[in-house]
Amino acid sequence: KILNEKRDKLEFSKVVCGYPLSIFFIVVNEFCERFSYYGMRAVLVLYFKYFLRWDDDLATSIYHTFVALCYLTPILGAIVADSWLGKFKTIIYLSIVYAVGQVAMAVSAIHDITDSDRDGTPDSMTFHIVLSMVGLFLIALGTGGIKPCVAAFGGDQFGEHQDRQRRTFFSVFYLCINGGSLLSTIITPVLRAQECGIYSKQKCYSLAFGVPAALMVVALVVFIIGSGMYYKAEPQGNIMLDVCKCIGFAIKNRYRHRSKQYPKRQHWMDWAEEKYDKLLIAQIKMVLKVLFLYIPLPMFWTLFDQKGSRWTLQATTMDGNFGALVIQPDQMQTVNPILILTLVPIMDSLIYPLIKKCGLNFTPLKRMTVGMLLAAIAFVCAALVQIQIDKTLPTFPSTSQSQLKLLNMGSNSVTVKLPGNDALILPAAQVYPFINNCNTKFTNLLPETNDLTSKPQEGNNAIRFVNGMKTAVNVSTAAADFGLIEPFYYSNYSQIKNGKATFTLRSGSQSCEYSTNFGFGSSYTFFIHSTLVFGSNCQDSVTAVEDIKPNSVHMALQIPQYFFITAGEVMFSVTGLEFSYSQAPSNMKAVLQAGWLFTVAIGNFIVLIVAELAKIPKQWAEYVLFASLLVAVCVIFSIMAYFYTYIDPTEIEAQFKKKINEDDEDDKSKPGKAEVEMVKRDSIKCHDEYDKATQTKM
Ligand SMILES: C[C@H](N)C(=O)N1CCC[C@H]1C(=O)O
Repeated sequence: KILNEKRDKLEFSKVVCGYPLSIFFIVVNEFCERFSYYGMRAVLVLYFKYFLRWDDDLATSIYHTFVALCYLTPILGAIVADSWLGKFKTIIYLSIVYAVGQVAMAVSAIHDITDSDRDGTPDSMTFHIVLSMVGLFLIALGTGGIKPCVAAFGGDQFGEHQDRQRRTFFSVFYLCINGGSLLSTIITPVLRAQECGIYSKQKCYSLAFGVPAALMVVALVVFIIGSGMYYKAEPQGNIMLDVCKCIGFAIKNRYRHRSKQYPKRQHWMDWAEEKYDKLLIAQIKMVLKVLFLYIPLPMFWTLFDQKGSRWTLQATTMDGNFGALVIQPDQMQTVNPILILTLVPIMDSLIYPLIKKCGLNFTPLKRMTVGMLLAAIAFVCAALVQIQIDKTLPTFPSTSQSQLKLLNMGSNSVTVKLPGNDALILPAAQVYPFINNCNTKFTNLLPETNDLTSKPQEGNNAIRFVNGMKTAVNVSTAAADFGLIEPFYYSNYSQIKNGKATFTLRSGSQSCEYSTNFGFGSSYTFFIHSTLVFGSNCQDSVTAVEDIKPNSVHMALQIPQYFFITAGEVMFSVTGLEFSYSQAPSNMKAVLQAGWLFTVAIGNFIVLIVAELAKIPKQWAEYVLFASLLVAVCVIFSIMAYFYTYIDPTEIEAQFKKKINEDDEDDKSKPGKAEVEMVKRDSIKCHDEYDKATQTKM
């Protein structure tokens, strides 16, 4: 029956080049959905920080909790799909929930809604917070809920002998995920940077959320258009409840028969045979075997997800100048989807066939093991880059130290003698940073100021001015206002982006301009000489004193680590997606997809915990620690994988069903046969068939 069902699938949809046409609608749907998800995610932290005015800690925690939730809800979606609504209806209903969530986010970002005094800031932040939290909850429910269903639904469209086509489908599916992710992470930050509003213009978060909302509606419409072409497997009752009851019964029954007088059974699940269908028991065994294999996998995602956090922070201490192109630290993350788009076709059409030609059996579990090793290599590369960066970082005073900076505002060198130190000559217009270990008190110096205690964030440059003139000077640029600086006084630090900046120096109605170029992560004190004459060129009357050197390690050095983690992802994640489908029984395809996505959620939680707990002072050491942990996990996984036997669930199910039918016929012809005897015999036969169908090892 199952084989016929599979054959019939091809009649639902037109076949183009050996592929059912229906999968076109599924991959387009996935592309739009991932655009929607990653596009919204790209601006989420900034929305929390600058629109809702949350601090960094709250913004980061809510962000990671949301991401983890998005990979937890697949369990719900899978249960609904496999037990109740079927995948098709689940995708439709949850996509509507998802689109409503995206619209709620877009509306929550319209500041004019509560801006009754029209000053550009919302008057009721509670309204915006509540609406956006409701929106995020619906999105997590929607995106997570449909994710396992869409992948499994795509796999369902292939017939019995279309293993190769189904593998290609999962690769194309992954390409679409990353195509959507790449485009949206480029586009939505640009939309956010626009200014919009009815009464006052503000950064346009509503547009940055609105476009992903529109794409989600498009995803839904495309999916519905394909409706007539899909093969829609019927849900087979409340399968999850049956599974739980069956496992519970097996455990209880095993415990009841723990005495040695009862003969052992091949598998602990066989203790459910007295009450449950042998087919269901075999299906549960298949799922449990795969889920057991998944236990070490979250570690891969723990490393993978640090691309967005630790690696982006690393990029903030690097130089992003690529000649005509200046890359911002967070833009480095787009290297991952770009590499996915190139590596997936290369792997599929070159590397894997080449390995096959060499006579090597590169099975899915071997690919996943190699994928994990590549991710570990990526972290070793990250550690090497970090060591280079650390060499260029300035020394800041520790908590038991103090720092004194002396600036010579005169036009000649001066000799400075600090208590307990040799005299030193300080040239004109130069700063001498002095880190002091003991508690020497310096008196009669410039008033206390909040100096920098770390490199400027996000690749910005920290700039301040010192006024050496006898009149107050106002300094400003397009991006920052340093305010009015009193004679012989200094301004606060302002953050300036990399590239050229022009400062306007003003005193009364007179002004002049000073321009300079900035790299990434530097800090300067600009000293305005007493000789400055307004109205003329003031380029020569301002001296830039370098407090912190600009980042000198180039961001291109991160490319190897991105390459290895992405090559690892292709081998691990694309293969894992297909493996989860092919090894799942027909009635639990979405459940196993959800199990796979659950490993992503756990990986994210581990990142959260590690970020809180890890107190390793050296970042490079933390990278090495993670790489070592993954190698250890990888060894465990390869041992587990060695003992795993691949199965063909369709064949096993077909054999079970055939045998059950035969037994029914037998029962009719031989009434009165002892039931216990039959169960025993069936059990032996079924095991034989199960064993025959599970012969390939890792
Ligand atoms: C963007 C990533 N390269 C990627 O494709 N994924 C990360 C988690 C799983 C997968 C996805 O489905 O988004």
